[in-house]
Amino acid sequence: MVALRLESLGARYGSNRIFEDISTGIIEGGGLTAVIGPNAAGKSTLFKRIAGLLKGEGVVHLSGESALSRPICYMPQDTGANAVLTVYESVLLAAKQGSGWKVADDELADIDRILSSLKISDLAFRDLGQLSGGQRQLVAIAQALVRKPDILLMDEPTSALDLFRQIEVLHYMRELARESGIAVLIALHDLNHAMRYCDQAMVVANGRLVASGPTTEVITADLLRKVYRVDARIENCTQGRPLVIVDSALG
Ligand SMILES: Nc1ncnc2c1ncn2[C@@H]1O[C@H](COP(=O)(O)OP(=O)(O)OP(=O)(O)O)[C@@H](O)[C@H]1O
Repeated sequence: MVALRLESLGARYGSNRIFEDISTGIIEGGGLTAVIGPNAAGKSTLFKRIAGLLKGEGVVHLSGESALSRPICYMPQDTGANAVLTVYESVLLAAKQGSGWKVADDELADIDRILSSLKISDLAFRDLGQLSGGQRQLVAIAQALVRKPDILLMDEPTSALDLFRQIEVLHYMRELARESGIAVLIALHDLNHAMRYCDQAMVVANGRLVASGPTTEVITADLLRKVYRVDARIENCTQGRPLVIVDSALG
């Protein structure tokens, strides 16, 4: 199992510094970590920096054994559609990325299983270009999962999904992380989803990691005021789950 640790990470686009000095403890596999923060805070940039798609200061430490030469997979926010491929072809292509072109039966079985788990088997032979935004997002999740990474970085993977699918995908990802021991970092704007499904949270704001730790300790009324500029309460619902209730935006 591979664990991740960030040491003094920084990133910039040209002369525009996006964040600096982001360090974490060891992020072990087996659970979901929410990466939260306002628009343009640098969550996607942090993922690109961790995935090695962007150079910058600091070190991404990986420890443990991996069967893969590239144990980190980044699922981007924009799931562009290649109209030439069917869903099945695009997922197969993702599975074969970085390896030979010979396709084994168990790889095809894996694709079938993942499409079925995401309840998109019926889309397998549709062209990507004909899919709705939510359907494309589910295909992008399948493309990420079929690569079986040790560290999976998912950039707002539920932003185009309806309520039922959001809950279903997050539940599935949590179970998958628990069963397979992978570490999943998920950029999310829905803080109630973050509190319900993610064990840990990292908050990126003002070019820094401003808080990290167990989700329910990190997401507080004080943090929401400072980072999101809203007046909010965290209250337990009738089932005892903490919920963010936003009262107003601060002027
Ligand atoms: N390729 C790029 N070139 C230059 N600037 C960029 C590039 N990509 C992102 N930025 C800038 O970097 C900053 C951080 O963007 P990023 O996409 O990482 O934020 P984010 O926290 O993921 O935002 P959101 O929640 O809105 O998706 C923004 O100011 C953005 O305009």
